[in-house]
Amino acid sequence: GSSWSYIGPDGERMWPKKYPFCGGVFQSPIDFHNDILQYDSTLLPIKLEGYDVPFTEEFVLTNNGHSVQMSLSPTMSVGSLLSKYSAAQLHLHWGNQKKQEGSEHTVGGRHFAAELHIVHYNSDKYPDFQTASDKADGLAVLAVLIEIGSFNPSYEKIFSHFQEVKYKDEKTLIPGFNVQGLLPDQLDEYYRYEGSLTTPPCYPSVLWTVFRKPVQISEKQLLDLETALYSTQSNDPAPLEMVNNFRRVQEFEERLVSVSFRQ
Ligand SMILES: NS(=O)(=O)c1cc(-c2ccccc2)cc(-c2ccccc2)c1
Ligand SMILES: [Zn+2]
Repeated sequence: GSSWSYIGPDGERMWPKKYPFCGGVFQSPIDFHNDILQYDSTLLPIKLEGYDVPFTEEFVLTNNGHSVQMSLSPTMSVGSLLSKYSAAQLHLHWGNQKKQEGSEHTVGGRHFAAELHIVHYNSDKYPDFQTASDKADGLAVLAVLIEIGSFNPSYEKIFSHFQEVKYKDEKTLIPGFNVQGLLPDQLDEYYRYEGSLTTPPCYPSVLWTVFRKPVQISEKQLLDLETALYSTQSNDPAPLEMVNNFRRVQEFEERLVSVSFRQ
């Protein structure tokens, strides 16, 4: 919850003053457009291990003032990368009910409605995600682009708890469920590049995997996401809605994004 925001005097243009990496190299998110994409036949389908978490286990859902995040169990991991990356947490980025374009990554200059990030850390090399978070090979984030369409029962397992975490620092418990249900059914088609945390401290420590295929949630589910949460604590006399919590796309010069698919 430290002193940064997406709007006003602590907004993203000011981030580099307190968080120097935010003005540095390899910053995320970026726009995916044809002339920076390069097919890479060595990119394997993403393998998920331990994502089907039994309902006897519990996830902690927290309003951290910038997003809504769900802690994940370290038995969840991503295979098919050079090291084993164990899950730390997931969270979302979104717009507002008047401008439903809150994804962080864009495709051909177009925003999707929202974006899910599942953050993993290199558990082969580092004891926990805090230690890993500023190391070049420390983090791997799986990103899912979200568009409006049919109702999504997997996202509803999280969204149905929003009323319990309306305000900053509120937490609630969610029974385990198959987190793979939050991802598209095609894990073999994705964009891959080396980037950064999209929030302060913006460490250039993230191997990004952005799935090509978006998932769908209903108009009502998106409205819940855009209207249920506040960035401020429950007793704050000046409540602030948690909206537009996405960073603008960053300059991406002289670099290419690898893609696992041919156009
Ligand atoms: N958007 S992101 O994926 O780059 C991201 C990663 C992590 C993160 C999580 C675990 C380990 C290390 C880094 C935390 C945030 C975050 C979002 C809202 C408020 C504060 C922090 C965001
Ligand atoms: Zn994120």
